[in-house]
Amino acid sequence: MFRDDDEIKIFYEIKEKIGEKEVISPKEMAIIDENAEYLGINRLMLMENAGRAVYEEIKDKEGEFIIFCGVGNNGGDGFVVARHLNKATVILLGKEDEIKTYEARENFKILKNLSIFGNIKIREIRHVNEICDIFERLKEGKYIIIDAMLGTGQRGELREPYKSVVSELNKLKERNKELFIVSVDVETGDLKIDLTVTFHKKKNLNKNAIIKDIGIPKEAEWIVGFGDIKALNLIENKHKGKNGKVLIIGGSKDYFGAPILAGLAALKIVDIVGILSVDKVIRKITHPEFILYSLEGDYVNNVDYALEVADGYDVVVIGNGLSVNEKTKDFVNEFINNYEKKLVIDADAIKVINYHKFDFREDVIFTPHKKEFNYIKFSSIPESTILLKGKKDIIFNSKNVKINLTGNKGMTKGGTGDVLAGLTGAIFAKNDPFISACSSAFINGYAADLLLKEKGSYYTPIDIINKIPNVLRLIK
Ligand SMILES: NC(=O)C1=CN([C@@H]2O[C@H](COP(=O)(O)OP(=O)(O)OC[C@H]3O[C@@H](n4cnc5c(N)ncnc54)[C@H](O)[C@@H]3O)[C@@H](O)[C@H]2O)[C@@H](O)CC1
Ligand SMILES: [K+]
Repeated sequence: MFRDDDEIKIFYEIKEKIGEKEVISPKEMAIIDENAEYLGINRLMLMENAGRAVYEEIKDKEGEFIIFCGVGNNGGDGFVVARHLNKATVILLGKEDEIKTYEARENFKILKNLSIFGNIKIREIRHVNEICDIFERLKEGKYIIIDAMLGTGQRGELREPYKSVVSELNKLKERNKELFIVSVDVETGDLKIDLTVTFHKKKNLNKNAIIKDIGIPKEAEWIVGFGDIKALNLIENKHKGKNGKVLIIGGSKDYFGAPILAGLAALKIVDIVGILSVDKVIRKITHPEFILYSLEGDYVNNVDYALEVADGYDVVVIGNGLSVNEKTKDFVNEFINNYEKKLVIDADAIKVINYHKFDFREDVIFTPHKKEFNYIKFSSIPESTILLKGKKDIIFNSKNVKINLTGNKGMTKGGTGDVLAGLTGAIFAKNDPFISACSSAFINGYAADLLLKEKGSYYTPIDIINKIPNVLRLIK
Protein backbone atom coordinates (compact mmCIF):
# COMPACT_ATOMS: atom_id res chain seq x y z
CA MET A 1 0.00 0.00 0.00
CA PHE A 2 2.59 2.62 0.98
CA ARG A 3 5.95 2.78 -0.69
CA ASP A 4 8.08 4.11 2.15
CA ASP A 5 8.03 3.33 5.85
CA ASP A 6 8.84 6.90 6.75
CA GLU A 7 5.70 7.99 8.57
CA ILE A 8 5.70 11.53 7.20
CA LYS A 9 5.87 10.23 3.65
CA ILE A 10 3.03 7.78 4.37
CA PHE A 11 1.05 10.68 5.88
CA TYR A 12 1.42 12.74 2.70
CA GLU A 13 0.55 9.76 0.50
CA ILE A 14 -2.67 9.24 2.44
CA LYS A 15 -3.41 12.95 2.43
CA GLU A 16 -2.96 12.99 -1.32
CA LYS A 17 -5.41 10.12 -1.69
CA ILE A 18 -8.18 11.43 0.58
CA GLY A 19 -7.93 15.06 -0.56
CA GLU A 20 -8.60 18.31 1.29
CA LYS A 21 -11.70 18.89 3.46
CA GLU A 22 -13.00 22.32 2.36
CA VAL A 23 -15.86 22.64 4.86
CA ILE A 24 -15.51 21.70 8.52
CA SER A 25 -17.73 21.64 11.59
CA PRO A 26 -17.39 24.19 14.41
CA LYS A 27 -16.24 21.29 16.62
CA GLU A 28 -13.44 20.45 14.18
CA MET A 29 -12.48 24.14 14.07
CA ALA A 30 -12.35 24.30 17.87
CA ILE A 31 -9.93 21.33 17.82
CA ILE A 32 -7.77 23.06 15.19
CA ASP A 33 -7.76 26.25 17.29
CA GLU A 34 -6.61 24.33 20.37
CA ASN A 35 -3.98 22.42 18.41
CA ALA A 36 -2.62 25.66 16.94
CA GLU A 37 -1.91 26.65 20.54
CA TYR A 38 -0.48 23.15 21.20
CA LEU A 39 1.97 23.92 18.36
CA GLY A 40 2.94 27.07 20.23
CA ILE A 41 0.85 29.64 18.40
CA ASN A 42 -0.27 32.43 20.70
CA ARG A 43 -4.04 32.85 21.08
CA LEU A 44 -3.79 36.62 21.54
CA MET A 45 -2.13 36.80 18.12
CA LEU A 46 -4.86 34.66 16.53
CA MET A 47 -7.54 36.85 18.11
CA GLU A 48 -5.79 39.95 16.81
CA ASN A 49 -5.63 38.47 13.33
CA ALA A 50 -9.29 37.43 13.50
CA GLY A 51 -10.52 40.84 14.64
CA ARG A 52 -8.33 42.58 12.08
CA ALA A 53 -9.69 40.36 9.30
CA VAL A 54 -13.27 41.33 10.16
CA TYR A 55 -12.28 45.01 10.44
CA GLU A 56 -10.72 44.95 6.95
CA GLU A 57 -14.00 43.69 5.49
CA ILE A 58 -16.29 46.32 7.05
CA LYS A 59 -14.15 49.41 7.71
CA ASP A 60 -15.38 51.35 4.64
CA LYS A 61 -19.06 50.76 5.27
CA GLU A 62 -21.35 53.74 5.83
CA GLY A 63 -23.10 54.04 9.16
CA GLU A 64 -22.66 53.61 12.89
CA PHE A 65 -21.04 50.43 14.21
CA ILE A 66 -22.71 48.45 16.99
CA ILE A 67 -20.90 45.32 18.16
CA PHE A 68 -22.72 42.65 20.19
CA CYS A 69 -20.13 40.60 22.10
CA GLY A 70 -20.42 37.31 23.99
CA VAL A 71 -18.26 36.37 26.95
CA GLY A 72 -16.13 33.89 24.98
CA ASN A 73 -13.46 34.31 22.34
CA ASN A 74 -16.02 35.19 19.68
CA GLY A 75 -16.71 38.24 21.85
CA GLY A 76 -12.97 38.72 22.13
CA ASP A 77 -12.80 39.06 18.37
CA GLY A 78 -15.49 41.70 18.62
CA PHE A 79 -13.39 43.71 21.08
CA VAL A 80 -10.51 43.68 18.59
CA VAL A 81 -12.83 44.84 15.78
CA ALA A 82 -14.01 47.73 17.99
CA ARG A 83 -10.45 48.82 18.67
CA HIS A 84 -9.53 48.85 14.97
CA LEU A 85 -12.73 50.72 14.04
CA ASN A 86 -12.06 53.11 16.89
CA LYS A 87 -15.63 54.35 16.67
CA ALA A 88 -18.18 51.85 17.92
CA THR A 89 -20.67 50.92 20.61
CA VAL A 90 -19.76 47.61 22.24
CA ILE A 91 -22.55 45.70 23.98
CA LEU A 92 -21.27 42.91 26.21
CA LEU A 93 -23.88 40.21 26.87
CA GLY A 94 -22.75 39.69 30.42
CA LYS A 95 -20.47 41.25 32.99
CA GLU A 96 -16.75 41.87 32.55
CA ASP A 97 -15.87 39.28 35.21
CA GLU A 98 -17.75 36.64 33.23
CA ILE A 99 -15.40 36.99 30.25
CA LYS A 100 -13.99 33.49 29.89
CA THR A 101 -10.45 33.73 28.64
CA TYR A 102 -7.27 35.70 29.19
CA GLU A 103 -7.07 36.80 25.56
CA ALA A 104 -10.64 38.13 25.57
CA ARG A 105 -10.23 39.85 28.95
CA GLU A 106 -7.03 41.58 27.79
CA ASN A 107 -8.82 42.98 24.76
CA PHE A 108 -11.73 44.16 26.86
CA LYS A 109 -9.35 45.96 29.19
CA ILE A 110 -7.82 47.83 26.28
CA LEU A 111 -11.31 48.98 25.18
CA LYS A 112 -12.03 50.23 28.69
CA ASN A 113 -8.80 52.26 28.63
CA LEU A 114 -9.78 53.76 25.26
CA SER A 115 -13.40 54.43 26.22
CA ILE A 116 -12.38 57.44 28.32
CA PHE A 117 -12.05 59.39 25.08
CA GLY A 118 -15.62 58.60 24.02
CA ASN A 119 -14.98 56.92 20.65
CA ILE A 120 -15.62 53.49 22.11
CA LYS A 121 -18.81 53.18 24.14
CA ILE A 122 -19.21 50.07 26.30
CA ARG A 123 -22.45 48.64 27.72
CA GLU A 124 -22.59 45.50 29.89
CA ILE A 125 -26.05 43.94 29.91
CA ARG A 126 -27.69 40.97 31.53
CA HIS A 127 -31.11 41.45 30.09
CA VAL A 128 -32.26 42.62 26.67
CA ASN A 129 -34.48 45.36 28.10
CA GLU A 130 -31.37 47.24 29.24
CA ILE A 131 -30.77 48.26 25.63
CA CYS A 132 -34.25 49.34 24.48
CA ASP A 133 -32.70 52.69 23.55
CA ILE A 134 -30.31 50.94 21.14
CA PHE A 135 -33.10 48.93 19.48
CA GLU A 136 -35.16 52.15 19.24
CA ARG A 137 -32.36 53.86 17.32
CA LEU A 138 -31.89 50.83 15.01
CA LYS A 139 -35.44 51.26 13.65
CA GLU A 140 -34.14 53.56 10.95
CA GLY A 141 -30.85 54.83 9.57
CA LYS A 142 -27.62 53.18 8.53
CA TYR A 143 -26.02 50.82 11.05
CA ILE A 144 -23.50 48.03 10.78
CA ILE A 145 -24.31 45.39 13.41
CA ILE A 146 -21.48 43.01 14.25
CA ASP A 147 -22.44 39.64 15.71
CA ALA A 148 -19.56 38.65 17.96
CA MET A 149 -21.89 36.85 20.35
CA LEU A 150 -21.24 33.14 19.80
CA GLY A 151 -18.80 31.30 17.54
CA THR A 152 -17.59 27.70 17.47
CA GLY A 153 -18.30 27.38 21.17
CA GLN A 154 -22.05 27.59 20.55
CA ARG A 155 -23.98 24.64 21.99
CA GLY A 156 -27.69 23.96 21.77
CA GLU A 157 -30.56 26.45 22.01
CA LEU A 158 -29.67 30.10 22.58
CA ARG A 159 -29.88 31.12 26.21
CA GLU A 160 -30.83 34.62 27.43
CA PRO A 161 -29.96 37.36 26.71
CA TYR A 162 -28.60 35.97 23.38
CA LYS A 163 -32.00 34.60 22.45
CA SER A 164 -33.85 37.90 22.81
CA VAL A 165 -31.07 39.95 21.24
CA VAL A 166 -31.10 37.72 18.16
CA SER A 167 -34.89 37.83 17.83
CA GLU A 168 -34.91 41.66 18.28
CA LEU A 169 -32.23 42.03 15.60
CA ASN A 170 -34.12 39.74 13.23
CA LYS A 171 -37.25 41.90 13.68
CA LEU A 172 -35.26 45.10 13.09
CA LYS A 173 -33.65 43.58 9.99
CA GLU A 174 -37.14 43.11 8.58
CA ARG A 175 -38.08 46.68 9.36
CA ASN A 176 -34.95 48.67 8.54
CA LYS A 177 -33.44 47.71 5.19
CA GLU A 178 -30.38 49.85 5.85
CA LEU A 179 -29.15 47.57 8.63
CA PHE A 180 -26.06 45.57 7.58
CA ILE A 181 -25.40 42.56 9.82
CA VAL A 182 -22.00 40.83 9.89
CA SER A 183 -21.31 37.65 11.84
CA VAL A 184 -17.86 36.87 13.23
CA ASP A 185 -16.81 33.31 12.33
CA VAL A 186 -20.17 31.58 12.92
CA GLU A 187 -23.71 33.01 12.88
CA THR A 188 -25.23 33.19 16.37
CA GLY A 189 -28.38 31.07 16.43
CA ASP A 190 -30.77 31.89 13.55
CA LEU A 191 -29.57 35.48 13.19
CA LYS A 192 -30.36 36.85 9.71
CA ILE A 193 -27.06 38.10 8.35
CA ASP A 194 -25.72 39.89 5.27
CA LEU A 195 -22.21 38.51 5.60
CA THR A 196 -20.16 36.15 7.75
CA VAL A 197 -16.41 36.56 7.99
CA THR A 198 -15.21 33.09 8.96
CA PHE A 199 -11.66 32.07 9.86
CA HIS A 200 -9.32 29.51 8.36
CA LYS A 201 -11.99 27.28 6.77
CA LYS A 202 -15.69 27.49 5.91
CA LYS A 203 -17.93 26.05 8.63
CA ASN A 204 -20.84 23.85 7.66
CA LEU A 205 -23.18 26.25 9.52
CA ASN A 206 -22.07 29.30 7.55
CA LYS A 207 -24.65 30.73 5.14
CA ASN A 208 -22.92 33.37 3.05
CA ALA A 209 -19.35 33.49 4.29
CA ILE A 210 -16.02 34.80 3.18
CA ILE A 211 -13.01 32.96 4.53
CA LYS A 212 -10.07 34.83 6.00
CA ASP A 213 -6.72 33.35 6.90
CA ILE A 214 -5.75 34.27 10.47
CA GLY A 215 -2.34 32.61 10.62
CA ILE A 216 -3.34 29.10 11.66
CA PRO A 217 -0.89 26.76 9.87
CA LYS A 218 -2.10 23.65 8.02
CA GLU A 219 -0.13 21.55 10.49
CA ALA A 220 -2.69 22.46 13.18
CA GLU A 221 -5.12 20.28 11.19
CA TRP A 222 -2.61 17.47 10.85
CA ILE A 223 -1.36 16.96 14.37
CA VAL A 224 -3.13 15.29 17.30
CA GLY A 225 -2.99 17.64 20.29
CA PHE A 226 -4.78 18.79 23.42
CA GLY A 227 -7.67 19.95 21.21
CA ASP A 228 -8.67 16.36 20.40
CA ILE A 229 -8.67 15.36 24.07
CA LYS A 230 -10.58 18.47 25.16
CA ALA A 231 -13.28 17.67 22.58
CA LEU A 232 -13.87 14.14 23.97
CA ASN A 233 -17.02 13.06 25.81
CA LEU A 234 -15.58 11.40 28.90
CA ILE A 235 -17.39 10.37 32.08
CA GLU A 236 -20.13 12.94 31.57
CA ASN A 237 -22.82 10.90 33.26
CA LYS A 238 -22.93 9.97 36.94
CA HIS A 239 -25.27 7.00 36.50
CA LYS A 240 -23.43 3.66 36.56
CA GLY A 241 -23.09 2.07 33.16
CA LYS A 242 -23.97 5.31 31.36
CA ASN A 243 -20.30 6.10 30.77
CA GLY A 244 -19.77 3.16 28.49
CA LYS A 245 -19.40 -0.58 28.51
CA VAL A 246 -16.47 -2.35 26.87
CA LEU A 247 -16.11 -6.07 26.21
CA ILE A 248 -12.62 -7.49 25.65
CA ILE A 249 -12.57 -10.72 23.63
CA GLY A 250 -9.08 -12.19 23.80
CA GLY A 251 -6.68 -14.52 25.50
CA SER A 252 -5.95 -18.21 24.90
CA LYS A 253 -4.10 -21.07 26.49
CA ASP A 254 -0.91 -19.42 25.21
CA TYR A 255 -1.52 -15.82 26.37
CA PHE A 256 -3.52 -14.66 29.35
CA GLY A 257 -2.06 -11.21 30.11
CA ALA A 258 -3.14 -9.35 26.95
CA PRO A 259 -6.90 -9.14 27.62
CA ILE A 260 -6.25 -8.17 31.24
CA LEU A 261 -4.02 -5.24 30.21
CA ALA A 262 -6.62 -4.11 27.68
CA GLY A 263 -9.32 -4.42 30.34
CA LEU A 264 -7.36 -2.55 33.00
CA ALA A 265 -6.75 0.31 30.56
CA ALA A 266 -10.45 0.46 29.67
CA LEU A 267 -11.41 0.58 33.36
CA LYS A 268 -9.74 3.99 33.64
CA ILE A 269 -12.44 5.45 31.36
CA VAL A 270 -15.66 3.39 31.39
CA ASP A 271 -17.79 1.87 34.16
CA ILE A 272 -18.23 -1.65 32.89
CA VAL A 273 -15.50 -3.86 31.44
CA GLY A 274 -16.17 -7.48 30.53
CA ILE A 275 -13.58 -10.07 29.55
CA LEU A 276 -14.64 -13.03 27.43
CA SER A 277 -11.99 -15.72 27.17
CA VAL A 278 -11.19 -19.40 27.72
CA ASP A 279 -11.41 -20.79 31.24
CA LYS A 280 -7.59 -21.16 31.48
CA VAL A 281 -7.40 -17.37 31.28
CA ILE A 282 -10.50 -16.52 33.28
CA ARG A 283 -9.22 -18.64 36.18
CA LYS A 284 -6.16 -16.39 36.39
CA ILE A 285 -8.10 -13.14 36.60
CA THR A 286 -8.49 -11.99 40.18
CA HIS A 287 -9.43 -8.35 39.52
CA PRO A 288 -12.89 -7.85 41.09
CA GLU A 289 -13.69 -4.99 38.68
CA PHE A 290 -14.12 -7.24 35.64
CA ILE A 291 -17.23 -9.08 34.54
CA LEU A 292 -15.95 -12.46 33.33
CA TYR A 293 -17.30 -14.79 30.61
CA SER A 294 -15.64 -18.19 30.42
CA LEU A 295 -15.49 -20.63 27.49
CA GLU A 296 -14.28 -24.24 27.48
CA GLY A 297 -11.17 -25.14 25.48
CA ASP A 298 -7.80 -23.67 24.51
CA TYR A 299 -9.01 -21.00 22.08
CA VAL A 300 -12.04 -18.71 22.02
CA ASN A 301 -14.87 -20.35 20.08
CA ASN A 302 -18.71 -20.29 20.42
CA VAL A 303 -19.67 -17.29 18.29
CA ASP A 304 -23.32 -17.32 19.32
CA TYR A 305 -22.46 -16.97 22.97
CA ALA A 306 -19.94 -14.20 22.22
CA LEU A 307 -22.52 -12.30 20.13
CA GLU A 308 -25.10 -12.66 22.88
CA VAL A 309 -22.69 -11.30 25.51
CA ALA A 310 -21.47 -8.53 23.18
CA ASP A 311 -25.04 -7.33 22.71
CA GLY A 312 -24.94 -5.92 26.22
CA TYR A 313 -21.87 -3.74 25.51
CA ASP A 314 -21.17 -0.54 23.57
CA VAL A 315 -17.82 -1.61 22.17
CA VAL A 316 -15.98 -4.89 21.59
CA VAL A 317 -12.16 -4.97 21.60
CA ILE A 318 -11.12 -8.18 19.87
CA GLY A 319 -7.74 -9.84 19.28
CA ASN A 320 -5.50 -9.36 22.30
CA GLY A 321 -3.77 -12.67 22.99
CA LEU A 322 -6.33 -14.57 20.90
CA SER A 323 -3.61 -16.61 19.07
CA VAL A 324 -3.50 -17.24 15.32
CA ASN A 325 -4.85 -20.59 14.10
CA GLU A 326 -7.73 -22.11 12.18
CA LYS A 327 -10.02 -22.02 15.24
CA THR A 328 -9.47 -18.35 16.02
CA LYS A 329 -9.68 -17.57 12.28
CA ASP A 330 -13.16 -19.11 12.11
CA PHE A 331 -14.27 -17.45 15.31
CA VAL A 332 -13.06 -13.94 14.42
CA ASN A 333 -14.47 -13.95 10.90
CA GLU A 334 -17.86 -15.22 11.95
CA PHE A 335 -18.01 -12.87 14.94
CA ILE A 336 -17.06 -9.65 13.14
CA ASN A 337 -19.32 -10.39 10.20
CA ASN A 338 -22.29 -10.72 12.55
CA TYR A 339 -21.48 -8.02 15.09
CA GLU A 340 -22.87 -4.63 14.04
CA LYS A 341 -21.81 -2.25 16.79
CA LYS A 342 -18.51 -0.50 17.62
CA LEU A 343 -15.45 -2.67 17.14
CA VAL A 344 -11.73 -2.31 17.87
CA ILE A 345 -9.69 -4.91 16.01
CA ASP A 346 -6.18 -5.47 17.31
CA ALA A 347 -3.24 -7.89 17.30
CA ASP A 348 -4.06 -11.52 16.41
CA ALA A 349 -7.55 -10.67 15.12
CA ILE A 350 -5.95 -8.44 12.46
CA LYS A 351 -3.99 -11.43 11.20
CA VAL A 352 -6.89 -13.84 10.72
CA ILE A 353 -9.56 -11.75 8.93
CA ASN A 354 -10.68 -12.59 5.37
CA TYR A 355 -10.46 -9.00 4.15
CA HIS A 356 -12.04 -9.65 0.79
CA LYS A 357 -15.26 -10.47 2.68
CA PHE A 358 -14.91 -7.80 5.35
CA ASP A 359 -17.22 -4.74 5.48
CA PHE A 360 -14.94 -1.80 6.34
CA ARG A 361 -17.77 0.06 8.02
CA GLU A 362 -17.32 3.40 9.82
CA ASP A 363 -17.67 2.10 13.38
CA VAL A 364 -14.58 -0.10 13.20
CA ILE A 365 -11.10 0.91 14.39
CA PHE A 366 -8.01 -1.15 13.54
CA THR A 367 -4.95 -0.66 15.75
CA PRO A 368 -2.09 -2.36 13.86
CA HIS A 369 1.63 -1.84 14.12
CA LYS A 370 3.49 -1.83 10.78
CA LYS A 371 3.78 -5.60 10.44
CA GLU A 372 0.13 -6.21 11.31
CA PHE A 373 -0.86 -3.44 8.93
CA ASN A 374 0.43 -5.51 6.01
CA TYR A 375 -2.30 -8.06 6.71
CA ILE A 376 -5.07 -5.48 6.19
CA LYS A 377 -6.02 -5.64 2.53
CA PHE A 378 -8.13 -2.92 0.93
CA SER A 379 -8.24 -1.45 -2.56
CA SER A 380 -9.10 2.13 -1.55
CA ILE A 381 -8.72 3.77 1.84
CA PRO A 382 -11.64 2.45 3.91
CA GLU A 383 -14.34 4.17 5.97
CA SER A 384 -13.05 2.23 8.97
CA THR A 385 -10.40 4.08 10.94
CA ILE A 386 -6.86 2.73 11.04
CA LEU A 387 -4.49 3.68 13.85
CA LEU A 388 -1.15 2.75 12.33
CA LYS A 389 1.25 2.64 15.28
CA GLY A 390 4.87 3.70 14.82
CA LYS A 391 7.45 6.18 16.10
CA LYS A 392 4.83 8.60 14.81
CA ASP A 393 1.33 7.12 14.75
CA ILE A 394 -0.77 7.78 11.65
CA ILE A 395 -4.53 7.77 12.15
CA PHE A 396 -6.63 7.76 8.99
CA ASN A 397 -9.82 6.79 7.19
CA SER A 398 -11.37 7.78 3.88
CA LYS A 399 -12.11 11.29 5.17
CA ASN A 400 -9.38 12.19 7.66
CA VAL A 401 -5.68 11.76 8.40
CA LYS A 402 -3.66 12.93 11.39
CA ILE A 403 -0.25 12.27 12.96
CA ASN A 404 0.39 11.67 16.65
CA LEU A 405 3.85 12.60 17.94
CA THR A 406 3.58 11.52 21.58
CA GLY A 407 5.33 8.34 22.76
CA ASN A 408 8.87 7.05 22.92
CA LYS A 409 11.12 4.04 22.47
CA GLY A 410 10.16 2.59 25.85
CA MET A 411 6.79 1.66 24.34
CA THR A 412 8.08 -1.26 22.32
CA LYS A 413 7.55 -3.54 25.32
CA GLY A 414 4.94 -6.27 24.90
CA GLY A 415 1.61 -5.26 26.32
CA THR A 416 1.74 -1.59 25.33
CA GLY A 417 -0.41 -2.42 22.30
CA ASP A 418 -2.96 -4.16 24.51
CA VAL A 419 -3.16 -1.05 26.68
CA LEU A 420 -3.74 1.08 23.58
CA ALA A 421 -6.47 -1.24 22.29
CA GLY A 422 -8.33 -1.18 25.61
CA LEU A 423 -7.97 2.58 25.91
CA THR A 424 -9.20 3.05 22.33
CA GLY A 425 -12.27 0.89 22.98
CA ALA A 426 -13.07 2.78 26.17
CA ILE A 427 -12.92 6.22 24.52
CA PHE A 428 -14.83 4.88 21.50
CA ALA A 429 -17.78 3.95 23.76
CA LYS A 430 -18.88 7.61 23.82
CA ASN A 431 -17.03 9.20 20.89
CA ASP A 432 -16.68 8.94 17.12
CA PRO A 433 -14.08 6.53 15.74
CA PHE A 434 -11.56 8.99 14.29
CA ILE A 435 -11.27 11.25 17.35
CA SER A 436 -11.22 8.12 19.58
CA ALA A 437 -8.25 6.63 17.73
CA CYS A 438 -6.41 9.99 17.64
CA SER A 439 -7.00 10.58 21.34
CA SER A 440 -6.05 7.13 22.56
CA ALA A 441 -2.80 7.26 20.57
CA PHE A 442 -2.09 10.69 22.10
CA ILE A 443 -2.97 9.73 25.69
CA ASN A 444 -1.07 6.43 25.55
CA GLY A 445 2.04 8.14 24.21
CA TYR A 446 1.75 11.15 26.50
CA ALA A 447 1.52 8.83 29.53
CA ALA A 448 4.66 7.05 28.32
CA ASP A 449 6.42 10.41 27.86
CA LEU A 450 5.62 11.40 31.45
CA LEU A 451 7.01 8.02 32.59
CA LEU A 452 10.17 8.43 30.48
CA LYS A 453 10.88 11.67 32.38
CA GLU A 454 10.31 9.95 35.73
CA LYS A 455 11.79 6.48 35.20
CA GLY A 456 13.73 6.45 31.95
CA SER A 457 12.65 3.63 29.65
CA TYR A 458 12.11 1.19 32.53
CA TYR A 459 8.38 1.66 32.79
CA THR A 460 5.87 -1.14 32.17
CA PRO A 461 2.45 -1.25 30.46
CA ILE A 462 0.87 -1.23 33.92
CA ASP A 463 2.73 2.03 34.65
CA ILE A 464 1.22 3.48 31.48
CA ILE A 465 -2.26 2.40 32.55
CA ASN A 466 -1.80 4.05 35.92
CA LYS A 467 -0.61 7.25 34.26
CA ILE A 468 -3.73 7.64 32.08
CA PRO A 469 -5.73 9.51 34.74
CA ASN A 470 -2.87 12.02 35.19
CA VAL A 471 -2.86 12.76 31.45
CA LEU A 472 -6.63 13.29 31.41
CA ARG A 473 -6.48 15.45 34.52
CA LEU A 474 -3.75 17.55 32.99
CA ILE A 475 -5.61 18.22 29.75
CA LYS A 476 -9.36 18.01 30.35
N1 LIG B 1 -7.43 30.11 18.87
C1 LIG B 1 -8.71 30.35 19.06
O1 LIG B 1 -9.40 29.68 19.86
C2 LIG B 1 -9.38 31.40 18.29
C3 LIG B 1 -10.76 31.59 18.49
N2 LIG B 1 -11.39 32.57 17.86
C4 LIG B 1 -12.77 32.91 18.14
O2 LIG B 1 -13.22 32.18 19.26
C5 LIG B 1 -14.46 31.55 18.94
C6 LIG B 1 -14.62 30.35 19.83
O3 LIG B 1 -14.56 30.90 21.15
P1 LIG B 1 -15.09 30.07 22.40
O4 LIG B 1 -14.55 28.69 22.32
O5 LIG B 1 -14.79 30.87 23.60
O6 LIG B 1 -16.65 29.94 22.21
P2 LIG B 1 -17.75 31.05 21.90
O7 LIG B 1 -17.15 32.41 21.98
O8 LIG B 1 -18.39 30.61 20.64
O9 LIG B 1 -18.80 30.81 23.10
C7 LIG B 1 -18.47 31.41 24.31
C8 LIG B 1 -19.38 30.96 25.42
O10 LIG B 1 -20.76 31.12 25.11
C9 LIG B 1 -21.51 30.26 25.94
N3 LIG B 1 -22.50 29.59 25.14
C10 LIG B 1 -22.33 28.49 24.36
N4 LIG B 1 -23.48 28.15 23.77
C11 LIG B 1 -24.41 29.05 24.19
C12 LIG B 1 -25.80 29.22 23.93
N5 LIG B 1 -26.45 28.37 23.12
N6 LIG B 1 -26.44 30.24 24.53
C13 LIG B 1 -25.77 31.07 25.35
N7 LIG B 1 -24.46 30.98 25.64
C14 LIG B 1 -23.78 29.97 25.05
C15 LIG B 1 -20.56 29.24 26.51
O11 LIG B 1 -20.40 29.50 27.89
C16 LIG B 1 -19.27 29.51 25.75
O12 LIG B 1 -18.12 29.33 26.57
C17 LIG B 1 -14.36 31.28 17.48
O13 LIG B 1 -15.63 31.13 16.89
C18 LIG B 1 -13.64 32.51 16.97
O14 LIG B 1 -14.58 33.54 16.74
C19 LIG B 1 -10.64 33.49 17.04
O15 LIG B 1 -10.17 34.47 17.94
C20 LIG B 1 -9.52 32.83 16.35
C21 LIG B 1 -8.62 32.14 17.31
K1 LIG C 1 -20.81 35.12 15.86
